[in-house]
Amino acid sequence: ACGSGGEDTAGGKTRITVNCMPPKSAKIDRQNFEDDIKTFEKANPDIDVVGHDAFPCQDPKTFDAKLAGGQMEDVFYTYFTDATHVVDINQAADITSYVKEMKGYSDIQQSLRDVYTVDGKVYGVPRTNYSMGLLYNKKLFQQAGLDPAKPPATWEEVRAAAKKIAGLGKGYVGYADYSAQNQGGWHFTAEIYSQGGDVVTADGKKGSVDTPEGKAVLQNLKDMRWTDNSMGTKQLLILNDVQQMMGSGKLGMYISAPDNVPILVKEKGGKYEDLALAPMPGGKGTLIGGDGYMFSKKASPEQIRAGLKWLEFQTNAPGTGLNNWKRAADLKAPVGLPEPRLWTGATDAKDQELKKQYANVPVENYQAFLDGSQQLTAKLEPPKAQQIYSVLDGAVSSVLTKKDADIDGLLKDAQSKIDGILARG
Ligand SMILES: OC[C@H]1O[C@H](O[C@H]2O[C@H](CO)[C@@H](O)[C@H](O)[C@H]2O)[C@H](O)[C@@H](O)[C@@H]1O
Repeated sequence: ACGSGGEDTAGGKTRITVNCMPPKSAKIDRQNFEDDIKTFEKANPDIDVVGHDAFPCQDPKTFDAKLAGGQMEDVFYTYFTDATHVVDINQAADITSYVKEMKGYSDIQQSLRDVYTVDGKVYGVPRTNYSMGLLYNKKLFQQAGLDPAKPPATWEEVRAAAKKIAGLGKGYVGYADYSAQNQGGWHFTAEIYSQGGDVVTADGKKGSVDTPEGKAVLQNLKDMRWTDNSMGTKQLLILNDVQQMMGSGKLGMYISAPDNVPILVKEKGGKYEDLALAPMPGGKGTLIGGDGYMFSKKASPEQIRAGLKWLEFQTNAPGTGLNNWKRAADLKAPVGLPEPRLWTGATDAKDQELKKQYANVPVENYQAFLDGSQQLTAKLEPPKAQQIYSVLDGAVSSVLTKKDADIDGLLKDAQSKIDGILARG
């Protein structure tokens, strides 16, 4: 069923509301979701799945209020960064005893299961994961006299390549970065990880951005923006702006997860053959993130069981739902991207095999990312991530909008604010 909601039971069936159903504008994804509900309900006649659409799936501005007001769906979408917070504010059902019945749960990578495990109790199931890399336009590399087969491996090389691409003429931007809506802080974190730094100390108690690595991140951005003029003049960019720039073919590089590639092609005018992924420059680390589903603390045991069955089918098994690569290929949706890569062992092998069988994107464009990322330390996002990102937005946006930004002062200030956030517990 789609769109309605209400009671826990419907004509003797267990009813569950589930959010993050694709909006009608995403035609193929929406149709697939609706078809998945039909297929699932046919196989499970005692369950009624009610999809609620939303784009984006999680809106940080309304998320807490929706939870506190009891409006959240029975099975609800979260970023990895939300999991601990939802548990802290006592809005999540403990599903520890139920996930034992979920086929495939134990095949999910342990580090991803850990994201939804708080004090030994399980509160959610990971749906997708990602790691960051450097997304670049091969065509622009060629035009700028750069070798598309040798993408930048260090931040110095990123800077040099960005300068050449911006030199192609008016309107060309070498490197772009976010600096608003917490996204600047998210990318700062990915950039500091890439150089071996962190935004919080190992014990999670203090900020650690006022460091040589933090300084290197801001100095590099400042140099590209003001000395080389390779970052364009428009700043305070967010996801959609940068994707638009990349899709239009005028941007050389930005840091991104692989899941941006289909967005660039399907929605922003980009071409698969031009878009390639390299590992994060810097050679030390890469930020990993993702999303998953949690369960309302008001959900009944029957609803939790039904919800887990739905997830088992729609998000958490190779070959069905989101991972039905044959259906995707038949519908000319992209197959063959390097991530998500949720599972280990035989389940991972099965998913990889299916992806390979139905691949319809130039997988060679992502090989460098696949090979290189294995050499990097994969680091999850920090505790209190969204609050920390909001602070770091301030430092990144200052550097990109003020020629005389004082990097040392910005980092000192950010560090003390992060200390405050962490001290509040
Ligand atoms: O492309 C990777 C993912 O990017 C988005 O999620 C992330 O965005 C946030 C910035 O607002 C960040 O704070 C969060 O922790 C990230 O996971 C996007 O919404 C995802 O769909 C996408 O997989």
